[in-house]
Amino acid sequence: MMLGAKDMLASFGSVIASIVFFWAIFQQYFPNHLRSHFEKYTQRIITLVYPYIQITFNETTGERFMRSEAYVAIENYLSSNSSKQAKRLKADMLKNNQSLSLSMDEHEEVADEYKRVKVWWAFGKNVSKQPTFSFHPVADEKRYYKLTFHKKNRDLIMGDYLSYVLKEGNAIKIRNRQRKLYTNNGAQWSHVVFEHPASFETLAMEPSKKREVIEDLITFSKGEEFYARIGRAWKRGYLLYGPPGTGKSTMIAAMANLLNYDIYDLELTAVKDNTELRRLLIETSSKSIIVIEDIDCSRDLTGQRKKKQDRGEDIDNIADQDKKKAMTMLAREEQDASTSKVTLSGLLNFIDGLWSACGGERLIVFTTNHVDKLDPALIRRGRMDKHVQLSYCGYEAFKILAKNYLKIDSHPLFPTLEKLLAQIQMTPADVAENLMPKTSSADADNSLQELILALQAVNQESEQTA
Ligand SMILES: Nc1ncnc2c1ncn2[C@@H]1O[C@H](COP(=O)(O)OP(=O)(O)OP(=O)(O)O)[C@@H](O)[C@H]1O
Ligand SMILES: [Mg+2]
Repeated sequence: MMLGAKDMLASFGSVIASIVFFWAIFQQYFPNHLRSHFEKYTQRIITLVYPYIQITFNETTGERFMRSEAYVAIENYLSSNSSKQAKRLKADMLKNNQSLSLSMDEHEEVADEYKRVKVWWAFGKNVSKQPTFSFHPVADEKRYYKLTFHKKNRDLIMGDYLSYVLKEGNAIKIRNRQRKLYTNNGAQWSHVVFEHPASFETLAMEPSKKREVIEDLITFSKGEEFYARIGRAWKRGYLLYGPPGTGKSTMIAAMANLLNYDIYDLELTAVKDNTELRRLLIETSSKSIIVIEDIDCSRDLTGQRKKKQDRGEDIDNIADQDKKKAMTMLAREEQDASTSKVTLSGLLNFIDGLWSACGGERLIVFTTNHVDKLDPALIRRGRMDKHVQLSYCGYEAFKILAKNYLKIDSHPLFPTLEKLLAQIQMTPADVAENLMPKTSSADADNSLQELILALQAVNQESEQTA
């Protein structure tokens, strides 16, 4: 005889009611010590029969209520996974309100698969009311993630899988973090949110050279095991050199955007001495680019200062466009010449020594307009591993700028520009300036004509001075 749905519900209800009844009797009448014995044995029996293992990861650890790193990593790992499966999600703002992070809500469960083994993650929280004298008692929430898997997969899950989850979770956390641009005001770092739109895609540079730099950076960022194996600190030095306005600073921003690193823009003239320099550098975090711009101007790093007169002569030799920059540097240098004692050897010691003491990847980037003026000790391989020259705008670089600024890949004026750019030296910054629309009705034709005129003017000027 078939049971109707109503009968089935009724019998299910009565089973539940009897369990609750017996449990209440048991709680009430069994002495405490007998009860705990009973619970111990039932637990053992359940463990024998129940084929699953459960691990709980609590949000806080220890007495200091620190957020557990494992919990945070799991939260990040699951946020990318759970949003596809869980039906109830919590939403949080990420990255300066630019995007949402979704994570599973209470009592939600999501399944995950690793090497064809299925596991389940559940999110939950225990709420215990703290005894308190306040009129608004504070509920003490203990949030946790619970991982369930079959005990036959114990080794795989507790070994490989968990370390995979933690690694992935940390990587997601880094991808989602808000990046920072640090600058030093004396011996203190202060920061702002780093939001520079520069990318390698929009950087005007000879394509094969650009590819080489990108590949070098990516190889570096994935090189943790390699650097550990060869016993070298995980760091790489870059020297970017070239005339003003060729994209050195832009490239640094593009590097940070490519690798998702923070930037520490170190102003050497504001650093009092080697000790202060060391302190600043030790404070930098992993996954960062430490930048020292205009290394040739920022300080006379030979250990002894040149005479004022000599430096005056130097300035006369510098091309006109550098003059202003060099003059301000000179003024700044004179201003703090008496107090500042950062030396070349201090800087070199730091580059060689400190890195080995700090874990995690770091890039150090020096920029200069005058590579020939730098002390060879500073830029030898091992300190500055990769030297990248940024130079005047060639035809290939121009095409990238035309695409960025005018959204064109070709134009009848391109061959003329190709010829002109081969003969005349103009920086990408100046080319870009000429391509900027000057009126709201300006089109690509106008901008290209303008650029041709500007190039011809530069040509005439250089012929006259020659
Ligand atoms: N290679 C380039 N690709 C795209 N834009 C560029 C390039 N070079 C320069 N520019 C443009 O010119 C501006 C100035 O460039 P940038 O500050 O990167 O030059 P720089 O080489 O750092 O100069 P300096 O030596 O004076 O510090 C940038 O804001 C950017 O818009
Ligand atoms: Mg610059």
